[in-house]
This record gives sequence, C-alpha cells and structure tokens, in this order.
Amino acid sequence: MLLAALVEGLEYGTLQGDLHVDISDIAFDSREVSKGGLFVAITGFTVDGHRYIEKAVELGAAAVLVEKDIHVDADVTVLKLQDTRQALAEVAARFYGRPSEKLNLIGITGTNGKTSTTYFIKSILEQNDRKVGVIGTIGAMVGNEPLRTKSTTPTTPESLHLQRMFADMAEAGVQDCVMEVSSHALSLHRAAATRFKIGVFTNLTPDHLELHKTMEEYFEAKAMLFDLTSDFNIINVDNDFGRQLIDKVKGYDTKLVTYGIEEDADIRATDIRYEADRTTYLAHTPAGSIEITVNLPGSIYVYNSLAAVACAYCSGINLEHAAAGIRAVERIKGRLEVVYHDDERKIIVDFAHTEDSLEKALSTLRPFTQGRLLLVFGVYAAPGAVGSPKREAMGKIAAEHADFSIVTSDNPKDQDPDAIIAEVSAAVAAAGGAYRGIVDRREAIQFAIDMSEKDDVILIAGKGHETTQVIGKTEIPFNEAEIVTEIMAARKSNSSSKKV
Ligand SMILES: CC(=O)N[C@H]1[C@@H](OP(=O)(O)OP(=O)(O)OC[C@H]2O[C@@H](n3ccc(=O)[nH]c3=O)[C@H](O)[C@@H]2O)O[C@H](CO)[C@@H](O)[C@@H]1O[C@H](C)C(=O)N[C@@H](C)C(=O)N[C@H](CCC(=O)O)C(=O)O
Repeated sequence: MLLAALVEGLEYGTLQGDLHVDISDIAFDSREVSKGGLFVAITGFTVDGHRYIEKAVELGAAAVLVEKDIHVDADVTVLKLQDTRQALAEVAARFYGRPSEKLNLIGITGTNGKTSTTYFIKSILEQNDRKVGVIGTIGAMVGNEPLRTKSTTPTTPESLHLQRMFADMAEAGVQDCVMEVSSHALSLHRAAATRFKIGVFTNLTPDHLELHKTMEEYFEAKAMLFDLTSDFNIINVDNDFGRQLIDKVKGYDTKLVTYGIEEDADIRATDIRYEADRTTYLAHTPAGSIEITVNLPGSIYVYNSLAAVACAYCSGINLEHAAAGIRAVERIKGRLEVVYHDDERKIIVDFAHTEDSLEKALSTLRPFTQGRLLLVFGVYAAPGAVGSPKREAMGKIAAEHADFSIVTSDNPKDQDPDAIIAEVSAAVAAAGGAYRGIVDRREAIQFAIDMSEKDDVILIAGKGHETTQVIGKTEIPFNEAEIVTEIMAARKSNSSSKKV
C-alpha cells in the first residue's frame, strides 16, 4: 500500500523523501522491521523508539514516522506527526482495511468485571451459533483457538497488533468480537481508529493511579471508549462514575442502555438469591423478563452477567438464549475459582487486586464460610507515591474482612518486596487484623494451608489467571492452581506414608 494512502488526511510534515513509497508491512519495534516496511518510532516510558531508527533502516525500513525533528542518513522517507502512537493506530487500521468495521465489535471497559463480562457475552453469542472472537486478559482467541498474532501487553494490545487481530478474525469468518478495553489502552490510543458497535462500562474504582494520577483522569480515559461506539452504550447505573458517564453520553447519537440492581435501569436484576457457588436472579428487560443462573457467587457476577444480558438485548438475541449462555459458563479462570475442595477446606483463587475487588471477594465468601476466612494476598508494585495509599487501603480491607491475613508478594517488580509487605502488614495491624508476613508467595500459600482447620476457606487473591510472578526483571512461572494441587498432593502422600 502506498505511504500516501496510509497518511492521507493526517497532519504531518515531510522531513525528507516522498510519499510514493510502497509499504509492505508496519512495525513499532525496530526488531520486527522487514524490507520495505514502515517503522513508527514511539517515545516510550522506558526507552525512546527514535533511538532505533538506524536499526530499522538497516533492516530495510522504506519509511519512518517520527514525532521529533530527526534527520536520517539514508534514502528513506521521514514524516513527522504530533503523536506517533495515535498515528500508528490510524495507519494500521488503513493497512489492514479497517477490519473492526467488518466485525460486530463489543468493547468492555471498567476497573473490574471486564473478563467475566466478556466470557458471558461470548457464551451467549455462541449459544446463537455465532463465530466469536475474544481479545483480553486471558488471551486472543477465535472460539477456543488462540490467534497467531501475539500481544506485548497484558490486556488490550498495541494498535498494530489489535488491527492485525481484527483482520485475522475477519478472515477466519468471525462475526462478533468481544474485547476488553483497558484505560491504559484508551489513553495510549491503542483502540483509536477502531469502531465499536457496542461499548460497555462496568464500574470505576481506584486503580492504575500511577498512570492516570487522579480518578477524574482515570474516568476520562475510560470515557474515551464511548467516543468510538456506533450503536449502543451500555452503562452500570449503580456506579457513581457510571452515572457521570451517563450524563456525558446523553447527547451522543448512540443509544443508551442502563443496567443495575439498586437504581432504576433499562436492564434490571431483582429477586437475587445468593448461594455458595451460584447466584440466581430475575432479569427484566424491555423485551421481557427471565430467570438467570450464574455459576459464580456474589453481586459482582450479577452485575457482570446483567451487562451481558444487556448486550444480548442490544444484539437482538432472545432472552432464553441469553440465560442459556450465562448458565453455560461453568467457571472462569482465576475468578473466585475453587482450585481445591475437600471435607476440611476450600481453596479459592481470585484476581482481586484492587481495594474494591478484594472487599467484594471477601464479602462474597463470608456468608458461606463456616470456619475462618484466611487470606493470602500482596500488593503489586506501583511506581511513585501512589503505592503507599493502596497498600494502606488493601491492608485495612484485609483486617476488616478476613480472620487472618498472610501478607506476601504480588508482582514486586523492581521494588523491595519486604518494604511493600512491611507497609501492608502495618496497615493490617493498625486496623486490628491478625497477620503474618511471608515474602515467598508459594511459602505463604503453604502456610495458609498448614494453618487451616476444618471448615476454613482460603482466598488467594491478586493473581487469578496469571501464570507468572515478576520479581525484579525476572518473570518466573507461578500458576496458583497448580501450586495448590502440588501442595495438597504432597500433604496426602506425607500423611499416607506416615500411616504406613
Ligand atoms: C506502561 C505501558 O503501557 N507500557 C507499554 C509501552 O511501553 P513503553 O512505552 O515503556 O515502551 P518502551 O519499552 O519504552 O519502548 C518504546 C518504543 O521503542 C521500541 N523499541 C524498543 C526496543 C528496541 O530495541 N527497539 C524498539 O523499536 C518499542 O517497541 C516501543 O515502540 O508500549 C509498549 C509497546 O506498545 C507496550 O508493550 C508496553 O506495555 C507493557 C508491556 C505493559 O505491561 N503495559 C501494561 C501496564 C498495560 O498496558 N496494561 C493494560 C491493562 C491494565 C489493566 O487494566 O490491568 C493493558 O491493556 O494491557
């Protein structure tokens, strides 16, 4: 495709060369440049992509997009734009033929609930014999098959990868794509040049303040999704920021559909019955009412499945199929997932890593815990001054909602794990909680299991579906479901060899 067509209508200055260059591929990482490709230099958080232009040219780049005044000592075209991350999204969308417009794309944003909402919607659409793609924390897939394009980010891919994934999906005959859209992605323009048919807002509670600085900034980042939607905006009316978003989008052309339990909503849950391992409720929609069974406990999953009912309603899917789709989701990896259960104890792994989600997970488990509620948790490294308030808040929640906390490492990255644990432990103690600090997360899990007695429930919070732990710059394998299985197997073999 000609460079001229890729950049047509964008605001740019030509530093050198001309626009009649045929572009064979696009890369934002110099190591992935191929002959005749376009290299987009990004000013990163850790390094400056402009430093790698020479490398990209060596590998055969025919043109380069920059956001700084740079002379390249080679026969390549160099264009300067205001923001190359934003430009990358636009040129990638053009290069792949605007693939998001070939899909019914549903984007889900919010602090918590993105993954489970995605899975409920996927299941509903599949009940309707649709071919569905998914992009999010648990990976990018068509049906249950992983996509060939890999992402470098945990949840929402960089725009180039995202557009390539949409193109792969369209080529594979995918009709609907359900995607988690993080605030990181929105503020870094990863989802720019993408058209979402439906946008969903689950909730907003404190998180990621290392990037967004204030809750208002965090909210504005999330709200960007609703500038990209064409047909429906589905918003949780029970969340304070949800109501703020409703006011913001009221004037938009897109149809607004609200959902909730407490406030009056277009899609509303009543008659909720909580059980230890599932929840039932009546969902009321303008198309009628239906009983919903969710195979997960707690109000979080009422909200997340209700958002999926709202999506089904907006997609013209009948309510029986919506109910069947939600019922068909038996478990979601790392979401209140019971990884071990016997007559003595229950061990649950959950992704809860924010104040709000930790409190909700513990409150959900409390009514169904006959013994003690034991919590294993840590607070992940967040650069700058925002680390401490989060550590304090998480410690306080642990003290208030768990009977005993084992404070351990999450992803300490390059921060001192002992220092994080000391701060969190001090907060647990200050709020009157009983605790023990154990740096090694596996040992912490072992300790919780060893101290557990009949009818205790152990919640291992923070990492959920993740299969690694980041300590320093090293990512080590860390699969909590497997670790629990290994510990329990070792205990069984120890106790049977003692009997012999
Ligand atoms: C904080 C953040 O968002 N970082 C993302 C950002 O990294 P960065 O700006 O630090 O990149 P960098 O390493 O400084 O490199 C700058 C540029 O130089 C290029 N480069 C670098 C080296 C080289 O040899 N050649 C070269 O060209 C890089 O490809 C890049 O284009 O841009 C990179 C390229 O797109 C991303 O991979 C990276 O995601 C990192 C891995 C990450 O962990 N991001 C997390 C925080 C994130 O985005 N998470 C959200 C979910 C949040 C949630 O809700 O929980 C997500 O949507 O995934």
